[in-house]
Amino acid sequence: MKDLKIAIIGCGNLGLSIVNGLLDTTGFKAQSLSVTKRHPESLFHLEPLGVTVTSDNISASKDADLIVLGVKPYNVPHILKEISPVLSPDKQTIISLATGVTLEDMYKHLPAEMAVFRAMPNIAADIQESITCICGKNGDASVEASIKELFNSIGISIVIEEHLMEAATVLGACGIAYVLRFMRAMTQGGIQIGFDAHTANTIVNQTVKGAAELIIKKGIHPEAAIDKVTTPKGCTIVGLNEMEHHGFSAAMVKGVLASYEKIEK
Ligand SMILES: NC(=O)C1=CN([C@@H]2O[C@H](COP(=O)(O)OP(=O)(O)OC[C@H]3O[C@@H](n4cnc5c(N)ncnc54)[C@H](OP(=O)(O)O)[C@@H]3O)[C@@H](O)[C@H]2O)C=CC1
Ligand SMILES: O=C(O)[C@@H]1CCC=N1
Repeated sequence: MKDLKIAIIGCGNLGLSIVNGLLDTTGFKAQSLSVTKRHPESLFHLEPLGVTVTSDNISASKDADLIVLGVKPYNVPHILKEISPVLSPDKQTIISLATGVTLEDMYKHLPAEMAVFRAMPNIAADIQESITCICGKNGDASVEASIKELFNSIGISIVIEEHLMEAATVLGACGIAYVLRFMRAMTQGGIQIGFDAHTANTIVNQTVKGAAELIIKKGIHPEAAIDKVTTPKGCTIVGLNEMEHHGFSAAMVKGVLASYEKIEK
């Protein structure tokens, strides 16, 4: 990956998170990265670091080994039509981040032999803590290894079947927003019981981080850890049961399903 040239076409919120994560990766050369936007001013701070910033999708794509599409889903066909005349299908790989745009959709605008992947990271790429789900077609082992290396440098990645990409979008990419909304609500509760917002936030942030790390490092089910907190007749179980009376778990499951149904498949 370190010798590969990468272009991010449409470097907005997600694209910039990926750029930030890559630039913090040991050994990653900023000079190997090109980023595009129609209005690139908001990316000019990357230029002194060595990143090429341009509004020219063609020049960015022409020389790249990995072409990452960071545009909105409805812009993907237009971008593929724009760059396809300069693509070298035997040498280059397309990686789309776009929600709900299938490999089949993309092949309508690309040579059948081209290596094309979908990847679904989240904005924690910014601090190298993304989960990225990947699927693809026509990539040989070395191409797939390069893509995994790219996304492993900004978190962890797993290869999944394409029919699960929308579910991956909801759980991993939308999921970070669900967790953040949970954190906001918990902070609001903390303020109501006496803390100033900053202190409440500090306590909530570390509590959420501790909960996630505990489950990851110990490899246990969340409910097994909950059992260690809920003292019989204690205050935790009373709070949890009150939350469930108000539909906490049901609201989360229904939210996940609503997001999933919103994605056009
Ligand atoms: N945000 C997230 O957390 C996640 C997003 N995704 C997917 O990633 C994609 C990007 O999402 P997000 O980053 O939020 O969206 P943004 O709108 O922030 O980024 C898209 C960028 O594309 C640029 N753009 C639009 N048209 C063109 C063009 N013709 N040429 C070059 N650049 C162009 C826009 O900039 P300008 O107007 O200056 O051109 C914009 O900055 C979407 O497909 C989304 O489904 C997937 C997972 C998570
Ligand atoms: O909300 C969206 O549509 C995009 C896809 C996942 C995260 N953001």
